[in-house]
Amino acid sequence: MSDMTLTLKSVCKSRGKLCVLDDVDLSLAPGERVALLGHNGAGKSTLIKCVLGLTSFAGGAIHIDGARPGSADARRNTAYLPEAVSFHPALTGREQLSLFAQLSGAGGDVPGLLDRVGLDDAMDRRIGAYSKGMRQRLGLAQVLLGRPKLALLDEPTSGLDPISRQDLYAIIDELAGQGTAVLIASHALTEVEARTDRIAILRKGVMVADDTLANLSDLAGLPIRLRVRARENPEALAAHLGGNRVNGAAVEMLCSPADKMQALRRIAAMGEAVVDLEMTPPRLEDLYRHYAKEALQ
Ligand SMILES: Nc1ncnc2c1ncn2[C@@H]1O[C@H](COP(=O)(O)OP(=O)(O)OP(=O)(O)O)[C@@H](O)[C@H]1O
Repeated sequence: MSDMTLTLKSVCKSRGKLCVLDDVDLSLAPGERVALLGHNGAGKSTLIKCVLGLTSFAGGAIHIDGARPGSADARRNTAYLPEAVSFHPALTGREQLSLFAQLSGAGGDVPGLLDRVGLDDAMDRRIGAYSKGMRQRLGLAQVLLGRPKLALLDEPTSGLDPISRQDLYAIIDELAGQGTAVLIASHALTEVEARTDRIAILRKGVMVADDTLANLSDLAGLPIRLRVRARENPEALAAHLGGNRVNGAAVEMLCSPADKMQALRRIAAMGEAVVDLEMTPPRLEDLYRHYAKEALQ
């Protein structure tokens, strides 16, 4: 049996004439946090629904800790936070979570979990009076119930304020730390760049990239940006280094990862003429654009 928590092998799914998932492979190991990226309509939610057993797929195979999607074992081991999470408005947060705990047989310390997601003051208020962020937090408490092996989070931070986003990623880290594999479908590139272990990119149902940020960056070979601040003569510095003047006293140049050390040596050789240096590797946004565009060609 595979030691992966989630495996998708050659999964295909069509809706009418439209191929929504085209021969998709994806694996998540226990404790791994993977970002699933892609444009609107790329197939992210469909992939998640296939894993949950909520929609059928025509070809390939999906296993959740060895079990088939929708089976009792798979459902017991999987937690799901949809993008627009909805609960019964007349129940309080405490009643709703207690109900989930009873129905799922997961048990758990309901007040403790509500406290963990920041709903300690609101747990006895009706959900109908919760804000979107509070409902999202309640959804997260539900994910934490029963220590799932797999958590599927669809746009978990949409509508959350910056502090709530940080709280949410801290909880995701905790989940991963206890061995839960976490798949996060998102458009929030800056967030997932810092908080996930691997990036998977879907384009029109095709998985066009699936690797660590560092490996994707190496494979793409995108340039590194070097910004050098001159002591007093930026024109001379720009002429010598072959870069462009920016912000008055600085010079910006791009170099390939392979040429980076050589460029740094040339800058260091300029001695006192240089007062500062900033080096920016390609960001996930650049990589995302690169892989999405590559797939179009
Ligand atoms: N119930 C449905 N019936 C018909 N087509 C559907 C249905 N659900 C999704 N689709 C189509 O499947 C494709 C993939 O949709 P999906 O919702 O998986 O994309 P997504 O990557 O989650 O997009 P978004 O980022 O906008 O949420 C789209 O072309 C969409 O129109």
